[in-house]
Amino acid sequence: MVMETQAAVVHSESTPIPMENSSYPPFLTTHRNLFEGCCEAEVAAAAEEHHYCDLPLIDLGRLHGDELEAERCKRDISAAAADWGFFQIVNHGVPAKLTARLREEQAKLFRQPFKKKSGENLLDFADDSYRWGTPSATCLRQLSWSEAYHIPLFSSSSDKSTPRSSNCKHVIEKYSSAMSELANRLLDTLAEGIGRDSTHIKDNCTRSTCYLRLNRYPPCPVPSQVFGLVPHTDSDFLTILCPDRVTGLQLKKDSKWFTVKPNPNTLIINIGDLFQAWSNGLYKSVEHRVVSNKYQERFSVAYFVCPSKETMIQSNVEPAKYRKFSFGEYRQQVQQDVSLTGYKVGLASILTEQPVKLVNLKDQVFMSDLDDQIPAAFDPFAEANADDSGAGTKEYVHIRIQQRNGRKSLTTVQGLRKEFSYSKILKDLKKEFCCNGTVVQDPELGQVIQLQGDQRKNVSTFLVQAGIVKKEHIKIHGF
Ligand SMILES: O=C(O)CCC(=O)C(=O)O
Ligand SMILES: [Fe+2]
Repeated sequence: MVMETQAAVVHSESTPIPMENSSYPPFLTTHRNLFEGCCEAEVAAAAEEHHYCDLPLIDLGRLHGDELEAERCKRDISAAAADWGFFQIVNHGVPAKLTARLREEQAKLFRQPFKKKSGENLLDFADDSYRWGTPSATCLRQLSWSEAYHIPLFSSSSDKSTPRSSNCKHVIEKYSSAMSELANRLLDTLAEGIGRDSTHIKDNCTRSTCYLRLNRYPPCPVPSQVFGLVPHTDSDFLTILCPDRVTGLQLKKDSKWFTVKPNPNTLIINIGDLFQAWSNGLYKSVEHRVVSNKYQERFSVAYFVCPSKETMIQSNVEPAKYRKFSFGEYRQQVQQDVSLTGYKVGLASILTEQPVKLVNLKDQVFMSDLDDQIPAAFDPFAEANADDSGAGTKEYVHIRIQQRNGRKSLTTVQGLRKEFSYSKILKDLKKEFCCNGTVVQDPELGQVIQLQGDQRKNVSTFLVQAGIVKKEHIKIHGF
């Protein structure tokens, strides 16, 4: 059965599809070249992920109970932020009726024809508030099968409203105020949990800097090929997520992905990068993603607690894991990383002691080596920007295959720059491609990485995507 989405457009070129009335963005037609490539194993695996996790569930009503109970509740919140980076809350004070009204308005808004959403400023929000897909995606793994209204709160006030938009804007306005109040209570508790005062965050995260994002994940005919929302961490202090009852959200815990059981009666809180840095890594900004769904559309609303660009982020603990940075600087770094590598490197760029910054093929970044040292001269960005960038400017990195006894083969990698930590690269290659390997010292060639099996293509792609070697500097050899 062909679904009534752009699948029909792509698969039957000769049949004109009445797109004008569709509310779905033209994902398949716009990214036709990406869909013609091969499937992404990571996305396929995500779509198959059935390990549900029970997020810590915290009854915020306990904060108003007796003193002992309130203290226990605060401890539970801090523990969840440290262990999971995610937790759910009930009795949070946001009226169920308000949430229901917001959901209703959200559905109405997204169900407007795509042409209208992309062509008109439907709600007189900021001009570019409607977004869909990932315009810069160069492979399917970078494409998000979703659309969103990204609403800076200063633009949501009802005074600019036309009658058409006023209901929706009014609800957004009320909901945002409820979020802001709730966020402040959570910030108080979370800051107290690390012995800090939340004033710095609260003073800098204001109506003009926080924002609300209305998300819709339209049904996707190829859920094993594309994410609803690509794996990411949030670049804020805190996110308050209002999910619906459709499964989709997954988060990473202890290097494994878990699916969050949907519970539309709770709000989900997750720690963002800034809180991780401000808490010196005690609270975790955890990677999460949304898998797409073939049959059901899914909605969510996210409230992001963001500061002004000038706000400085600094932990009060020594030794500090992250250097002092401004939010503006961080945003810029994230954008630069994305344009250079295709991925957000995130806080790994801000570490006081830089590990090897490897961009994983599957995940954004390996954080496993966070505490390890690498030679100070190693700076993947400087390398990438310089004219003589990458390993082997004059000499090539050689990837060879050797036939071992029987049908076994061995891949060797030789010629990487000496500054690189071969052992760390090996470790990540082994993890990435589930194979054994070792680093050997060759009297003539220097250090050589050896991997079991024919990993030539895998290794080559990995080295390029990690920014370690430029494609044109790699020589892949045959038997
Ligand atoms: O829709 C969801 O469940 C997650 C949304 C999200 O992670 C985001 O908007 O940053
Ligand atoms: Fe997120």
